[in-house]
Amino acid sequence: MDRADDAPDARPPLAVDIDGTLTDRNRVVDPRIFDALRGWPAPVVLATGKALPYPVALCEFVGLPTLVVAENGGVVCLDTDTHDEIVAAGDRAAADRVAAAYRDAGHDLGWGSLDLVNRWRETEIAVSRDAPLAPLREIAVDHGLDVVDTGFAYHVVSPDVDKGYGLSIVADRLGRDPAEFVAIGDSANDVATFEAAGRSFAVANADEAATRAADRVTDAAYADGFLEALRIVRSSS
Ligand SMILES: O=C(O)COP(=O)(O)O
Ligand SMILES: [Mg+2]
Repeated sequence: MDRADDAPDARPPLAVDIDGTLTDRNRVVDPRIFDALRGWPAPVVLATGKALPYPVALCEFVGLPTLVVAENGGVVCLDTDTHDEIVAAGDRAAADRVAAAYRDAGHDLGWGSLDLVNRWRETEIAVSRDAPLAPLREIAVDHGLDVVDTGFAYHVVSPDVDKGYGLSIVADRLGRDPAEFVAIGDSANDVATFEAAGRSFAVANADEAATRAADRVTDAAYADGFLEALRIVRSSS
């Protein structure tokens, strides 16, 4: 990292997706992102579809202040020297009704008996991509909910909650405009972050929705694409 050369005031805050952006296709975090995130001289928000404990742990292990949008915007958490707040939106009970109806129709969420994917979720549920999508969509719509495919799971979400909404809450608490942020992500659940942020990058492995919504698509995929985006931002800010 060329931290000595960084002009801190010139660097924008970041809104960074986790799976597919900081990880490889198997959700394994690339170790190079630790220094890159820790060295970024402006706030870094992890904005993910994962349940809250995952991004909170990642912030702790990286050495970042906890600025998190979890559950696709359903849970927002700030735990820093100056802010301590959790904001929840969404409707876990409605998502549970969808899960129950999906099971009644003979399908399984696909995570095994422990289901650690949903254990700590407060505002939505996630379903394995090995499970059938069409009946899940149908049941979700019947309950007034949407299904978002992140490329890693199907998420049963409230239509009025997304990562962009979550980012707007964090930005507000930090006294920033969401448009000051640079967003980096890989899939449909990042489109709202891309729209809220002032500048957006899809990594090369991104799905069609994210690719279409992003201002720029990196040449490299996964964490290489993330690191490429940071280089571009650094050289142009
Ligand atoms: O939880 C998922 O399915 C994807 O998580 P992500 O938003 O960090 O890519
Ligand atoms: Mg992702």
